[in-house]
Amino acid sequence: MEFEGIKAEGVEKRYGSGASAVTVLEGLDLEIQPHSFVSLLGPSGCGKSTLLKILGGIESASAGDVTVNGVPVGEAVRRRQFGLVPQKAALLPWKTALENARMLRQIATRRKRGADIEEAAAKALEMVGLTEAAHKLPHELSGGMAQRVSIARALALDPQILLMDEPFGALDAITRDEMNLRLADVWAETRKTVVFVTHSIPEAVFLSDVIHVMGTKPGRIVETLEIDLPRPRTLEVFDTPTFQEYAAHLRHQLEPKAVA
Ligand SMILES: Nc1ncnc2c1ncn2[C@@H]1O[C@H](COP(=O)(O)OP(=O)(O)OP(=O)(O)O)[C@@H](O)[C@H]1O
Repeated sequence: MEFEGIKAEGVEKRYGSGASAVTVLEGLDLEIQPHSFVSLLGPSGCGKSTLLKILGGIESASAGDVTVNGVPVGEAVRRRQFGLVPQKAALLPWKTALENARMLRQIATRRKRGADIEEAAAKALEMVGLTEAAHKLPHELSGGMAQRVSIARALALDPQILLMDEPFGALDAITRDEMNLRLADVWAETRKTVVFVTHSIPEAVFLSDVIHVMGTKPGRIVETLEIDLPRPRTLEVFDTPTFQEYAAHLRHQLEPKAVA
């Protein structure tokens, strides 16, 4: 039977050509199970964002194949199976939170109005806890709230797969903890397949079923680690020995190795 989920085989990505060519990803194989929460964890510049874009059909690989539920990734894009949450929320400043939350679905369906659009946007805002801020403009929102609108905007598309490119990287530690709790709840409610880019070890352990650890030069998967912590996870999980063992192991994996 065809693998249900995201499968990458022999993915390679080069930028430029000739003497100035740079290989960013090489020999990369990956399987992501449907309905799982999967993180791509690695140091800055190892190619996490590039891989995320390739998995979501935003960029093409120089070599190799990506399939989603057994079809080529380009076909999955046409079937609107992806929702993207970028690093920066990039909300339209003259539109309210609710109008921003509607926007991608309006573009995808090429309709301005419709009961499904209203319902999906309202439900998505509710899921991220922003019903009461629905009529606020972006400048009236905190950084964390703006990121939640960005998540709602992708959720309103009701995609099978959510691609999240380090969405909480710019937030302070306390807001980031809150956002991680909120995201874990949203995931438990929707059971979307989530591919989440981060370079935070605690964030990856807290959220994930599986962490793919990436190495650099060229970017590749160096370890795939299953996180066997019970759900629902609360912030207390950070203090458990199992959590700390996972974190210590990952820290060791990601330590810059001494060059002889
Ligand atoms: N369009 C491009 N042209 C040339 N090089 C690129 C391009 N996009 C990315 N790169 C290079 O590819 C490498 C991987 O970049 P990428 O953004 O995927 O890494 P990352 O792991 O997501 O980094 P960060 O955590 O800092 O966001 C970097 O060395 C980057 O300079």
